[in-house]
Amino acid sequence: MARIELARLAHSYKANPSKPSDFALKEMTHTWEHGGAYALLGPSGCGKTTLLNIISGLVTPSQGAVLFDGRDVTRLPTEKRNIAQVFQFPVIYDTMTVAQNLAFPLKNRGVDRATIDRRIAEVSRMLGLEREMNRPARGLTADMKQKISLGRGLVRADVGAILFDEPLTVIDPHMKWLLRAQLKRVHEESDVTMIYVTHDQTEALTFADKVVVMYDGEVVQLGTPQELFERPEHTFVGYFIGSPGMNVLPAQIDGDRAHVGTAEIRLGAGYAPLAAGVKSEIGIRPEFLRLAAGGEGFPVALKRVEDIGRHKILRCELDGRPLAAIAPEAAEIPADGIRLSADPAHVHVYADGHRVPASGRA
Ligand SMILES: Nc1ncnc2c1ncn2[C@@H]1O[C@H](COP(=O)(O)OP(=O)(O)OP(=O)(O)O)[C@@H](O)[C@H]1O
Repeated sequence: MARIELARLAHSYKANPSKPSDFALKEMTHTWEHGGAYALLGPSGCGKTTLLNIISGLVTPSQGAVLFDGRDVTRLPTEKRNIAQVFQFPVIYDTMTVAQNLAFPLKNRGVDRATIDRRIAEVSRMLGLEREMNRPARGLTADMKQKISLGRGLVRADVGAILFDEPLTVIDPHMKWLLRAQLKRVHEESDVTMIYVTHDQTEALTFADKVVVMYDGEVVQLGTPQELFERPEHTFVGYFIGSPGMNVLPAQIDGDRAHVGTAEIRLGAGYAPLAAGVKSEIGIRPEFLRLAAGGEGFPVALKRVEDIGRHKILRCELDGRPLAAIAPEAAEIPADGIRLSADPAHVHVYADGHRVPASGRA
């Protein structure tokens, strides 16, 4: 296992980068702990693979350093970093059997026969490959081949970290679910540091202890799934994680109140005035809005109700902007206009997308 430090790391694929948009990865400093299960989550093009490739040694960063357990590995080739990698598509030898493929990374390092047999038996059991062990890899289905790739990534017990780049893309949905749970279990039993790249929030949230959310070349939040849900540090995190995502509304902030059009929304604390010219918004997750009784809360226009079994999603508009709220399955929804109220502790204030800390009590 390894502690991974990224020290003032940045990367541009351009020879002479001059502006922030020239960087695929904007400057970041982070420490990822020994034995952690990290997911790198973000939309296509946000820099996940670039970051993973810098950690694995496939890309040399244009700025900053990567340290494994305090040792600078920034310029070391992949094979000197003591890591295993699993890519999006299978990387296996077609002419070898499944067992030979699994044994290969160990044989290569001169591991003794008894240990090889024990490890490949463990890994094949874990991935449900026992019955295929003597078959040639050629002719197996794409998801079988990808399972072998996963097995090759997991078979060495001595690696500092295992890096997965969207490893379940070619796996069918049911098997995906099983393998994800399996990887989580492997992690819990082995304490190896795992880094898992995905653009799928379910995959990230079920696999990882810590999710690293990336957006436009930046890490906008590194936190537990609960932290990402309860306190999104960036509007993108609120919107990208959750279903439906967080409501983000342009608002004027005045102490412990936010004004959205004519609606006044109470905040959980007082805020200093935001700087002139910043984009001023509030974010409220649909789970923290409820139907208000009497004259409480603020009026919204109800557009439609989606009944998804566990609860209802109320699709509304506030000041011409969409706003989703979650109501219990049994809730009676009045036909003639509704009011919603927000839990003040879960109304966040954002300036140019970034969460603003409160400056005092409400
Ligand atoms: N070899 C390269 N040369 C030039 N630009 C590149 C190269 N690889 C990636 N980029 C650019 O860097 C940015 C980040 O790409 P990257 O592949 O790291 O994102 P990603 O989040 O992994 O996306 P995806 O999920 O689509 O793989 C993108 O704008 C991409 O076009």
